[in-house]
Amino acid sequence: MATVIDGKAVAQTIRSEIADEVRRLSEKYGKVPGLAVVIVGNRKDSQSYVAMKRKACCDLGIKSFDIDLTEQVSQVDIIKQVHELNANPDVHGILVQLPLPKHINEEQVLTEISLEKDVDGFHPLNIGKLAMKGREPLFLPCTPKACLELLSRSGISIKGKKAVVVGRSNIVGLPASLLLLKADATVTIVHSHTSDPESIIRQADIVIAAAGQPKMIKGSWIKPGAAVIDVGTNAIDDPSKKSGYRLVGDVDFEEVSKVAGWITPVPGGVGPMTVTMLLKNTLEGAKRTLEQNS
Ligand SMILES: Nc1nc2c(c(=O)[nH]1)N[C@@H](CN(C=O)c1ccc(C(=O)N[C@@H](CCC(=O)O)C(=O)O)cc1)CN2
Repeated sequence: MATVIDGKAVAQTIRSEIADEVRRLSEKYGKVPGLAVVIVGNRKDSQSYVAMKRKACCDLGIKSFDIDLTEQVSQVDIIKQVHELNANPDVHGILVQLPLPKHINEEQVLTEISLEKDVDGFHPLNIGKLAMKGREPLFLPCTPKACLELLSRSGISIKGKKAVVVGRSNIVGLPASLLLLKADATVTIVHSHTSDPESIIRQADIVIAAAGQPKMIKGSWIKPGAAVIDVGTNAIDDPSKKSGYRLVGDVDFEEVSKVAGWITPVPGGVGPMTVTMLLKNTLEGAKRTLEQNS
């Protein structure tokens, strides 16, 4: 039976470390870290993630700057808002909740965020540096960083291991594979055009599942003893719940937990750590700026 990695508990430990550092920073500089949380439109899932981020800031003493823009906002107006936040000295990190509405050019918006405030790590230059040997981005994207932190805090080494990342999104799959490569794993990416994904996944010592397909990865696909990190957050119908749905990962937890060495649950695995890594990036950004200006 696999060891279940409790992401909620790890996140709580790291959050209390962050809260201590925020207090120290405030005593030393008379300033607290500031995070601008920008949301466009009223997608239910995005609103719920943004609410989590704003609450977490409040709990840890980080000041959140709440920017809520209507679904119809223009590209020009979003960019104007980003420029204002870039110029605000009390804002140390800027995140624009994704996805943005279809009429907005997402990449252009992300490119306008000042590199020093790109706490989501999605700026093309930060991603580019992640891909380059010998170069380091200022910030690592939060979900991939969360996956590696969970592996490290569970005592799972990466160097020399075979890692398979399922999915190649800009937010998770691609940067997770680059991070694993930087940590000296041999990395394969499996995606929707890969033939026979099961046989590739079965060779992996480490699996990061980020395909957005509920319970796609079965027990028979997993090498006994492998570490399985589930990034999926899929809502499926469940009439027994008051909400009418429940969340499941990309991994069939029932089956895979009988074969794997380690597994993260959904909910309570990577999700809470994603928000925690955002807070950590914000703290690091604030520290860098306050030290430079002192
Ligand atoms: N600008 C960004 N947009 C998006 C990101 C991101 O990192 N930056 N990632 C995802 C969504 N996301 C954060 O924004 C996110 C997803 C899930 C969770 C989480 O804590 N999930 C819980 C369950 C929550 C629930 O019950 O509804 C869990 O897994 O335990 C946090 C953040 C897309 N957009």
